Amino acid sequence: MIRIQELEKSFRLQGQTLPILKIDEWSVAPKERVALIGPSGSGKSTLLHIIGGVIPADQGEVVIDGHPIAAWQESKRDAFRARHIGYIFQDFHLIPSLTARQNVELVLDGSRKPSSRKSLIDDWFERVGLLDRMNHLPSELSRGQQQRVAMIRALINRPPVVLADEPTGSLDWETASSVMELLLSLCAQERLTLLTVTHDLHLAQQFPRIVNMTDINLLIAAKPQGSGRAAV
Ligand SMILES: Nc1ncnc2c1ncn2[C@@H]1O[C@H](COP(=O)(O)OP(=O)(O)OP(=O)(O)O)[C@@H](O)[C@H]1O
Repeated sequence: MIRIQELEKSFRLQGQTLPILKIDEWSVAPKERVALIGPSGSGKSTLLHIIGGVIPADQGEVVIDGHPIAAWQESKRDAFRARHIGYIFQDFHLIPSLTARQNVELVLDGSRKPSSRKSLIDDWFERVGLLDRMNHLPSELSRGQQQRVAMIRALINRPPVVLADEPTGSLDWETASSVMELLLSLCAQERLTLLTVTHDLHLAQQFPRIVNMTDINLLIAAKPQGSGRAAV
């Protein structure tokens, strides 16, 4: 469960304070799959980064499965993220010199027996349709295939919360649609909470719940129409 209360976030830029987020109350239920949409600059990525503990909030509560991460120091947030959160990025963040399989092996718990590591990895590559490509380097895979590998890496340890920031943003529409469908079905099968930022309303419609930043970020909701920010 993700629960946010009285959250505020500003950035300092060239000596000025830019208020970005003001959210009174918002939550995502356990195992819920939510698409986060909204105008460019409305704070979608910033919100995801705060929930993931990448950056701190200025004020308010961010509670993930009972853990009040907003109040924590960076090192404690980092340790929590490593255990509790799977992150998927638009540009995959695979290590180019390692094969697809090695990229996944990096995140696996070293205490597993070699035979159980092998069967777990084989099983996940089969689930995403890449069993025959696991010994290839990222540069030898298509962008959609690279994102499938990144998805395995984010999900294989079954983190309770998965955060995806424009995971299909660099893919063509057909590939994006199938990658998003796969992400949704894997999170449903593994019973993981999924929060995905997307610009694409058609892709968002694959999700059981769509949340628009204009409905939760009071700084955006307060802006009049045509204030210069692009619509979704
Ligand atoms: N580190 C930072 N320093 C200063 N300003 C920042 C920083 N990070 C984000 N911002 C500003 O915060 C606002 C919200 O950015 P954010 O990336 O969260 O929006 P977004 O809704 O994800 O936008 P997009 O859909 O275009 O990716 C923008 O005006 C951005 O310029």
